[in-house]
This record gives sequence, structure tokens and C-alpha cells, in this order.
Amino acid sequence: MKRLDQVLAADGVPAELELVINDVIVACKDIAFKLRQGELAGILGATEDENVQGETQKMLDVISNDLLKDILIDNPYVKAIGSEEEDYTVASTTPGKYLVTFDPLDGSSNIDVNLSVGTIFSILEAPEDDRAADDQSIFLQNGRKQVAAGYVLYGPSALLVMSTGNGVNIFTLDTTVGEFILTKSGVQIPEDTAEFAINMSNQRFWEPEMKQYIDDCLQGEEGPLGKRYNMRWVASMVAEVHRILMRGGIFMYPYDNRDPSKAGKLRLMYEGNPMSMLVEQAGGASSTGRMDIMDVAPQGIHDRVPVVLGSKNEVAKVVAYHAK
Ligand SMILES: O=P(O)(O)OC[C@H]1O[C@](O)(COP(=O)(O)O)[C@@H](O)[C@@H]1O
Ligand SMILES: [Mg+2]
Ligand SMILES: [Mg+2]
Repeated sequence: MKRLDQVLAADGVPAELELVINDVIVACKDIAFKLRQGELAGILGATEDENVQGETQKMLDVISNDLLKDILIDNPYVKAIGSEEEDYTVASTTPGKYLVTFDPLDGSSNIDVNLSVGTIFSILEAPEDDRAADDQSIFLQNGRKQVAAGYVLYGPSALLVMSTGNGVNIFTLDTTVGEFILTKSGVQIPEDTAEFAINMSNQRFWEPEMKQYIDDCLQGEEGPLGKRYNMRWVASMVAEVHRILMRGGIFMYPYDNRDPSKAGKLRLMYEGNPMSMLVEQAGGASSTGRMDIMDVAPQGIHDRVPVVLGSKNEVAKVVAYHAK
């Protein structure tokens, strides 16, 4: 039975980075506990506020954000943080070398119906120049620069799924001792799949390439893809990516023209990039449909990106539709 610290040490993760990861995990354990208490803790439901992206914040979005923010800005190795629930990046109280971005609660429309949600995080090194900790441009690095990425899935059990660039490990929260224990390592996504995940209600807003791919999937054995597809949609990216890591599949939140000014729904720096690192580290692929997500150059902390990720050969098919 290996604990998280033993795995990080065996992977040669620098001690400073380990301390940053530890603080993320401490906050996530607290979030897991609050979610378990649910209605009893009086923290379900919405606030009266909107985040910078115009989405109504749930009480637990705000609580989870505060837990992560408060612990990380006091960590001596963190220079600044960026969050879905913060308009701007927040400078740490210390000079540290790491930058942490996070989606404190992903899939938050699932909170009030007691379904799976998660926390997603991504860690970058701060550039070695004299830019200040409150300069948002220090975050504008592509996903290939991530030194660690992961999520905690608050499901029937709480799972930490993480990569520091040496494969993907899965830890299960042992609630009797409050520690994450390694339960799977070297996770590999099957290369082929016949299971897709997409919000079909947006179909009429998609680009023709995406419409065509899904139309062809729906034709099953008689269609050009020659197989019968199954479909899943949890509306929680963490749960969706976890299913794909476990048994393969393809997840898509493509560009749609409901609001043509938005490049997609999901955010590059704290949803697209960390999930892409995990998926690639597990032998899968991740694309906008036209380029690898981790090669996209961010212009702002809340940039959005179209997402197509999962089993390698299926992602390649979607990319081929876009290249036609
Ligand atoms: O409600 P929709 O349009 O199906 O969108 C669901 C998607 O939006 C998200 O909930 C966005 O994340 P947040 O809940 O963190 O805003 C993803 O987890 C999920 O894949
Ligand atoms: Mg999210
Ligand atoms: Mg969120």
C-alpha cells in the first residue's frame, strides 16, 4: 500500500512541488468532506453572484475556491494562482516558483442532484524573469509546460488521478485514515472505442464536421464508421474523463455558435490542459479537432477551447473529419 508522498518521491518529484501538490490535496479532502455532509452542512444551492464567465456560482463553487485559494496563496512555493471562480489571477503572499490553476468544482450543476463532481488542477513553473506575481501573463504558457496535472473525483469513493509526467496514477481516499492510497498505476486508455460523450442538445449549433461525425456514429454498423456506438453524458467533465481512463471512449465539447465569440464552453488552462496531460500520459489523445490542445497558446487565463479527447484512434477520426 503506497501513499501519495511515497509515489511522488519514487517519481523524483522535487520536494517543493510535492508541498504544492500536498496543499491542493489538503483542500480537496476538505471539499470531499463537505460534499459528503451535503444538505446537512447547509451548503447546497446557488449564491446570488456570477463568476467572470457569467455563470451563477453555487455555494460550493465559492467554498471550494476559497479552500484552495487560502491554502495555496500562503504556500512558500506558490507564486500565484488562477481559478475559474476568480476574475483575475491572485498573487501569493510568498515569492514561490509554481503557478497553480484550478477548477475548484467541476460539473457543479450536479451538486444539487447529488451526482459526481470534481476538482481539476494544473501546475506550471513561473517564468524565470522579473515579471511580478500579479502579472497574469506569467500564466500564458501552453499545456506542454505543465509539471503536474490531476483531478479529484468526488464519486462513490473520492479518487485522486494525477500525473507528474511519468504516467497516470490513481489514489483512493481511505476515509478511515484520511490519506490517498495508490490503487492503480500506469493507467492506459484503450486505443479503440465505440462509446461517445457529447451534449447532443447542442447539435444544431455545431460545425458541419462535428455534425457529420456524430451522424456517422448514429448510423452504426450500416454507416461509414462500421460499428454500433453507445453514448454517455454525465455533464461533469471529471466523471467523463475518469470513465474514459477506465474503459476508453471519446469526450467532446466542440465549438458551437450559440455565442460565436466563445471558442468553446470549456476552459483551456484549468479544464482542457490538465485533462489533456492526463489523457496523453495514459496513451490517449486530445485535440481541438484541428490541433493538439496542449499546443494552443493561451491569450488569457479564462480562454475557452473546443475539446475532443479520449481513445487515440477515435480522436484521430474526428481530427480527420476536420481536415477534410
Ligand atoms: O451543461 P452542459 O452544457 O452539458 O455542460 C457540461 C460541462 O460543463 C461543465 O460542467 C463545466 O464545468 P463547471 O461546472 O466547472 O463550470 C463540465 O464539467 C461539463 O462537461
Ligand atoms: Mg469545469
Ligand atoms: Mg467549476
